[in-house]
Amino acid sequence: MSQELPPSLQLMQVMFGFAPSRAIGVAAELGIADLLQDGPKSAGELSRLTSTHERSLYRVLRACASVGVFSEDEDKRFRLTPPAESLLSDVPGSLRSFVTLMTNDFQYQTWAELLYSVQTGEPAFDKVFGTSSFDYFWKNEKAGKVFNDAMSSNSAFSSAAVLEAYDFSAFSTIVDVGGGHGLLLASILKKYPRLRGILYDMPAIVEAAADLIQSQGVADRCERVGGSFFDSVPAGADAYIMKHIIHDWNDEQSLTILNNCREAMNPEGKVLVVEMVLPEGNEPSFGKFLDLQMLLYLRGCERTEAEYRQLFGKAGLELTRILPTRSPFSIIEGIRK
Ligand SMILES: C[S@@+](CC[C@H](N)C(=O)[O-])C[C@H]1O[C@@H](n2cnc3c(N)ncnc32)[C@H](O)[C@@H]1O
Repeated sequence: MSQELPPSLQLMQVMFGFAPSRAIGVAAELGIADLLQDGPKSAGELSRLTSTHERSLYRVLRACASVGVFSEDEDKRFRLTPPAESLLSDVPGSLRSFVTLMTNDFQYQTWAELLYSVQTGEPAFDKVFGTSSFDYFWKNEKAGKVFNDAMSSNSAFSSAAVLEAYDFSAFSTIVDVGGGHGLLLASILKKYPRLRGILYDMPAIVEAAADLIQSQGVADRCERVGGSFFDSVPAGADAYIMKHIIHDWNDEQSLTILNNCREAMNPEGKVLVVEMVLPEGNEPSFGKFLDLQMLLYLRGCERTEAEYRQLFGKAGLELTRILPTRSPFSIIEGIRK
């Protein structure tokens, strides 16, 4: 919060958070950043290109520009700013599909029921949609695409950061547990040509991962195995990496997954959990709001270092180190106790 504003205005500014979020979501949906890639444009030009109402589009872009996403010049033409460049579709680390996920209808409908989650401890998503969020994304093609596209674009950014921060050269086999469409695993296999990988996720997901694995040229070293990590994970590997998995689940569920990894891995094997590690106390952290997303959508949560240490301990693992990356995520490494 800005300390210069009077307290009531500080509260007002924070409380309005949903408004810039939705305005940026509309700009992302309309592909405004892509339209500004070759130079500034007026709201009139942009409204013709996006079939929107000129004055209303102007007001949305002016509001976005007030928080640094696009800027408006003296001729009332909008141009890209560094944060707006993250909304371009085809740049490494593009946030366009992540913004589309975060500002989607189902997101607002779910957040509207935060009080329900606070009163019951249960995911509001299940109340609103009558099913769990993963089930919904697996069965609903349109929402599933929004979710998977966002995970892949987020994964492009976080995978690169993980590869920079961790040395995988000591391993000969690695399992990506809940590896989704396989971008992280494919990136690791590309960098380490002697390494073999197993992509493990629900059967329909690993099925759909074939193209990506093929396109990265690692299909001959990457097995795809379908199944639930609550039942078991493929046995006999040196490393079990889980990116954005453990934060989806409560302690009991997470212990089942971590126990399955400990039982399956080679004696000298390592568990690598890639998640945000929450700072203690009042320190600002985007993770403290991502934590609420976990409360609303699943039974998961973001955790502090002490909480990860305790969770690992209960799963018979010793937390050996936490490696920060240039992304908001850290690599939490564990070995068998
Ligand atoms: C938040 S996504 C993370 C995907 C990937 N690790 C990444 O970082 O992009 C969670 C993944 O867990 C998978 N998943 C959920 N429940 C599962 C289960 N019971 N067994 C195996 N995979 C599961 C989902 O299909 C999804 O791919």
